[in-house]
Amino acid sequence: GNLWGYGKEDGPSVWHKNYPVAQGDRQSPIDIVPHQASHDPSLGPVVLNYDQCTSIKIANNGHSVVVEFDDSDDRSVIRGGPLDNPYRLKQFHFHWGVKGCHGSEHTVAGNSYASELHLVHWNAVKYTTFGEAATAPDGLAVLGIFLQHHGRFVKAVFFFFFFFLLQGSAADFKGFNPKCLLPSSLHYWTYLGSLTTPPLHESVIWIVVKDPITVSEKQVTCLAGSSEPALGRLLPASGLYLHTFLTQGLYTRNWEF
Ligand SMILES: C[C@H](CNC(=O)c1ccc(S(N)(=O)=O)cc1)Cn1ccc2ccccc21
Ligand SMILES: [Zn+2]
Repeated sequence: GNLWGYGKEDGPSVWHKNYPVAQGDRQSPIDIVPHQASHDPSLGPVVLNYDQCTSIKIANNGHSVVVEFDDSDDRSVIRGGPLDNPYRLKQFHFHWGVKGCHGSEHTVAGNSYASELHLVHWNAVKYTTFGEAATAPDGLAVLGIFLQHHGRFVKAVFFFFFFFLLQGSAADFKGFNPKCLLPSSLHYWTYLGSLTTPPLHESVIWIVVKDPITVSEKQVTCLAGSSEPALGRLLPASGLYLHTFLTQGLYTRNWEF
């Protein structure tokens, strides 16, 4: 929409005019300075259980490509780590820069990555809707995963996803399970922050995985493989032939970070 964007007139430096919380005291993203992070021995591993995850659709909301999930029950949840309850997977989306190499939102000791994947979950134990949770201090948990420098191939797929999906459109995107994009990293940083885009609600428990993943062609075709009908429909029109292979039989497991 034209409420906000990333341009000079509507970008982050002026968001505070419509969203005063932008000047709040738990705003995201932040620069993560590893040697200033304190170790909390009471923090256990983060566990993702996405084995029954049901993606519904993929859409371009004008700011990112978002894959929505059916969050009507606890089929796909994140738990453990800093979380007191299981949080339900609602959607995931990416942030990447126009320059292609410095698109991540969080930075690590001032360094940025090519892009950043956000898996957005909400506390369905304490709140009845995502919208309600999105305004509560412990309402959301977002798992942030850094993606390394892409090859041209992966960048092309991202951009075709983004540009081919006309703004406001949505396409079926069933049967996609983000586990094939996840690292098997055991380490994360966590802090209390906010949505990184308006309305910037200070409602996010951030869990940022330390080790970036290099999105390989294999993973991208995995993305296509597991949802070939949907992605297949999206891509040929853009002339990008994506060699896909089915990722049937992928075992399911709890992802421990
Ligand atoms: C806040 C919501 C719109 N924003 C987000 O959902 C959101 C999620 C994650 C991030 S990030 N980049 O920090 O991970 C940023 C924004 C609007 N909204 C209000 C009620 C509501 C109900 C269903 C769907 C959307 C709804
Ligand atoms: Zn995000």
